Amino acid sequence: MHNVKTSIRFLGTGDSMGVPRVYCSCGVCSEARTTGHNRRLRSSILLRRGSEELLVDCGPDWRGQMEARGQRMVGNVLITHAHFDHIGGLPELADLCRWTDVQPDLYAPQEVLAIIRRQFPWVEGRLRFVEVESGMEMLGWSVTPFRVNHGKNGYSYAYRFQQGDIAWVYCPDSIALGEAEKRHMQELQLLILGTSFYKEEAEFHTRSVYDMEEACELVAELAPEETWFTHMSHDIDLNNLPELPEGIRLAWSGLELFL
Ligand SMILES: O=c1ccn([C@@H]2O[C@H](COP(=O)(O)O)[C@@H](O)[C@H]2O)c(=O)[nH]1
Repeated sequence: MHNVKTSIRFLGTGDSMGVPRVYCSCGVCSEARTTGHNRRLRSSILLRRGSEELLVDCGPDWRGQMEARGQRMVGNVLITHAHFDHIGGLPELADLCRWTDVQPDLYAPQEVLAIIRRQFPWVEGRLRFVEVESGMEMLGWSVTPFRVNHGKNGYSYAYRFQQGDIAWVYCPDSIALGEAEKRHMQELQLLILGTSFYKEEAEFHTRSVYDMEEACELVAELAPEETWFTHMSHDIDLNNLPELPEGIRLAWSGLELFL
């Protein structure tokens, strides 16, 4: 298994409302309803290595994401935080487990599992809840959770995946990270970072996610080899890409990276 690559597939790259936003008729939302380049389901990635699989986040678009891939089951599941756009698909996954009699592991830090228990008490039992406080081995990677600032929405978690001297981080929902958080994001081959708007004008205390300008500053500081932005709102038009520094690109559903 030593040289087996891990596939990282984006199942969704949208912000909490997805694109199109139901209430909105802006150019990007209208395009998303037609040709669909900008159609973005709620953010989630699917990792695969050999026969093992790990879904990272299971939002309300999970069912459609599985159908779009013709996929009938997922392996285990890892959750970044217990906000609806990241866990809204868990009840449907639990129903699937009931009917197929499979019981995947659901990994998350204890405080995240506690909220999931409160929101969806019937899910435990169908999925095996496993606390990941200090880290664990998954798909041949050492996975370390670290708590990240989520602004007005509290805290989320990001995950650092390490295999020898190869490392990457998935951090879909964060803002204004401090030094302690950034220490987990050093010497990366790959950074997947959530950014909702290009330039968010709302007052800082009302915000919860990096905008692209701020995210570019963070990336310049961390200097990963490669960066992909995800968790993008209807402010971002994939048909009219913003100018971004070399090495930073915008992800789309179906994009597959290999590490
Ligand atoms: O306690 C909470 C607060 C918010 N939510 C949901 O989370 C997202 C917020 O999205 P951002 O990524 O911060 O933009 C939104 O869907 C809220 O409804 C929650 O579930 N629990």
